[in-house]
Amino acid sequence: MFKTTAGHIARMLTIAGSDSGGGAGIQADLKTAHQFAVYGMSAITAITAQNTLGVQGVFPLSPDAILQQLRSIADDLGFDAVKTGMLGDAAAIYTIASFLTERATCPIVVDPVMVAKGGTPLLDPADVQAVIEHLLPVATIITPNAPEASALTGIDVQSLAECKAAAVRIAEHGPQMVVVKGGHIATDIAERELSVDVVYANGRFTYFAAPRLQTAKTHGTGCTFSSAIASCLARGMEPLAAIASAKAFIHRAILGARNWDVGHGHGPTDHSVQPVFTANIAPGMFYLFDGEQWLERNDIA
Ligand SMILES: Nc1ncnc2c1ncn2[C@@H]1O[C@H](COP(=O)(O)OP(=O)(O)O)[C@@H](O)[C@H]1O
Ligand SMILES: Cc1ncc(COP(=O)(O)OP(=O)(O)O)c(N)n1
Repeated sequence: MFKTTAGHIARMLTIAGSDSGGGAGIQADLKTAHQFAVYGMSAITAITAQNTLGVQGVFPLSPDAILQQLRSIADDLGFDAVKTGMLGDAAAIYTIASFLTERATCPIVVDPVMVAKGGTPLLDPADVQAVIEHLLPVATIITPNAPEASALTGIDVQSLAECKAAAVRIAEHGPQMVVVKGGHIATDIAERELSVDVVYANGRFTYFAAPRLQTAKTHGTGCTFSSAIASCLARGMEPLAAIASAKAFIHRAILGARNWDVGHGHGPTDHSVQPVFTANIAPGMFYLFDGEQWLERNDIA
């Protein structure tokens, strides 16, 4: 488990929507930060009435309300990494991107949230262009799922090859590293069904795979994954090591909640599982998580 240095605790700011059901959004982000021994702070962009069955209501906050929260945090507490999630609309995206350009000197993880698992839009498709123009250029790491990668590129992302093509296209807009997540894609490699996250940076692909877990309890997986990356970056970890730790964490979190009886639909994951600290991750390799550790497996790529 991570240890904090006496007198110092890493700080992570999440800019995201509230999920009343507690499995996604800022609730997932703050639980995740806590589990990585990181101090979490939030600027709320919208309140959702939401449970495991779906989203019943969305109540966006004004750009001014979002900006005031951001200034309150920046003027006093500070932050070592930022994660963005559900942002609302183009005006909110512009306000947040401008704030980050002016005030953030730390890594920024952008989770370009567009649609909730039940199908409710959390971003108007007309506002995707604002993500491309304003948010991608400030992102250190962007973490689209397959449908989000499709919306950002126009490529129909349904296979590993299309994940790679989309990652290259997204990187052209400025983020230093692109992670196209594999939760929506069934990838069979060496007769195993895997969930493979494809990372692209500096012209090279690195792959993080784990056995695909057969469960509907995956509410908030993207939020948890991106806030785990941001928490690791806040602690000073290297980006690839941060992604490996986040992928291991979400794998364990999905496993941990598989027998829970929380809600009647897409249940949440278990944020109380232990993080896996991962150091030696080299770019260009294929890694497989076995539940305990990362194994280099270029033979099955
Ligand atoms: N059924 C699953 N088994 C194992 N890992 C999964 C599963 N579903 C999602 N993941 C992992 O959870 C993370 C979030 O992915 P994804 O579900 O695609 O994001 P989102 O919640 O944004 O749609 C990724 O690391 C992905 O590989
Ligand atoms: C408030 C809020 N933010 C984001 C999401 C989407 O969460 P995500 O982890 O991308 O995945 P799903 O749970 O939708 O699969 C949300 N639902 N609510």
